[in-house]
Parts: sequence; C-alpha cells; structure tokens
Amino acid sequence: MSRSILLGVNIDHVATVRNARGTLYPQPVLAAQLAEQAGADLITLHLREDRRHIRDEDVRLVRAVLQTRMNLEMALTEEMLAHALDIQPQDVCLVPEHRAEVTTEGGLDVLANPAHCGRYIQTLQDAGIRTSIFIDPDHAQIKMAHELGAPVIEIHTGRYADAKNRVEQQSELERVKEAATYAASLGLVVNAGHGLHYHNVQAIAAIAEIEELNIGHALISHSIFVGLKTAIVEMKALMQAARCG
Ligand SMILES: CC(=O)[C@@H](O)[C@H](O)COP(=O)(O)O
Ligand SMILES: NCC(=O)COP(=O)(O)O
Repeated sequence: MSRSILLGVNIDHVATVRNARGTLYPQPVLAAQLAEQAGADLITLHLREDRRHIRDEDVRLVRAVLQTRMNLEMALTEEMLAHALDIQPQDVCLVPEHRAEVTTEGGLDVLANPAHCGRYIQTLQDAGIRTSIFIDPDHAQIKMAHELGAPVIEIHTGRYADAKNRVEQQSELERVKEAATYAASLGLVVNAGHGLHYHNVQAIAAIAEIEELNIGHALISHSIFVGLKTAIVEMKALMQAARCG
C-alpha cells in the first residue's frame, strides 16, 4: 500500500460559475493548468449529457494542455462513448446520470445491466483508456465491476459526506473501508470521491487501499476565498497528513 495519495481536482464548478452569466470566464482550462501548478495529480471533469457545466470545447481544450492526466466522467451513452474515443483521455470514470438530479446521487448499478456496462468497459479498455466505475461501497457491485473487466473503481463517498450525525458517518466510513479492502483484494485500483471537504477528508484519506481522491465542489468553493493554489495545497496537506499519521 502506498504512503502517498493522489488528488484529482474536479474543475466542473469553474464552468458552473462561467455558465451562470454566459461569459467566457472563468475558464476551466485555465483552472486545470493552475491546478496542475498547485500540485494536482490529475484533472477530473464530468461532461454531463445536459452540459450544465463542462462543455465539449472545455474537454478538448483541457485535453490539449494537460501535463498530468485527464479523468473524464461520463454516462453510459453512445454519444459519450464517441466523445471519449475521440478525445482519448487517459482515464474514463463511468457514472450514472439523472437529468433532474442536483448532483450524482449514487454509484453505477452494474448489477442491473451487466452486459450494457461490460460493453462500455470493454470498448474503452480496447481503445487504451483506463476505465473506472463510480460505485457504491457494496461488495456485490464491486465484484461485478471486477468480473466485467474494470481495472479501477471510484467508491462513492456521498453517503459518508452527507451523514446527519457521528453514528451515521462512522457506519458509512466502515462501509467505505470494507469496500476498499475487498476491492483491493480483487486486484482493483481503488479511488474514492464525492462530497469530500476539508472537514471530512482525513478519515477517507487514511484508508491505505485508496490511491486517489477526486474532489471538486469543496475545492472550488474554498478557492473563492483563498485562491485555487492555496485551496489545493491545503487539501493535499490534509490528505497526506492523514495518510502518514
Ligand atoms: C460523478 C461525480 O462524482 C460528480 O461529483 C461530478 O463529478 C461532479 O459534478 P456534479 O456536481 O454535476 O455531480
Ligand atoms: N467523482 C467525484 C468528483 O469528481 C468530485 O465530486 P465533488 O467533490 O464535486 O462532490
């Protein structure tokens, strides 16, 4: 198990601010470059079907300038598959998407339609794109993701992040820990993310099996007050302290 842990900076909500006024700024591509300079290990962005934040042109621009790697989050649609094959990100994370949701509400249900999921995983993997499944901390789901040939999972930490009290949070943390241990025992690369913040990241970062955390909303929010560089440096310091402590 690695003593270090990677930070994927999700730049979606830079685009949210831009789109709120229909301006050309702030530019997600500039955020990606600044994030890399501040120590981001990769850049994550979610091209939603409704294009509510990141747009096609953002993905193209970011892909052209990235020095680290791109983790493109996408739903399982033919349109998104064609985009991924065209853009060739280093990583794709397959996520569920519902038009009316405010944010991603859960992991991809690979048990519900394994043949459909398997075809996307296989096509992306055959194109040399490492494919991850955004997944709930659930053994049966993780087992199926593994059987379908996904080399990576990203455990959805939303329920942990949204826990209403300490007891609930501890129980969700245990689920994430057990899922990470189980997935690593299958040989999967284990990432995690969603809803992570400065006040809840350390317990997740301390899980030795987890290689990478993808964080967006909290970082972009904090950057309004301290700047993107400081927001990233502070988050990385918390993550690394938890991993080493
Ligand atoms: C897939 C996922 O985890 C989401 O967090 C996403 O990357 C952030 O974008 P939304 O806020 O639009 O859900
Ligand atoms: N996959 C999770 C992600 O990229 C960022 O989620 P959030 O920190 O914006 O909730």
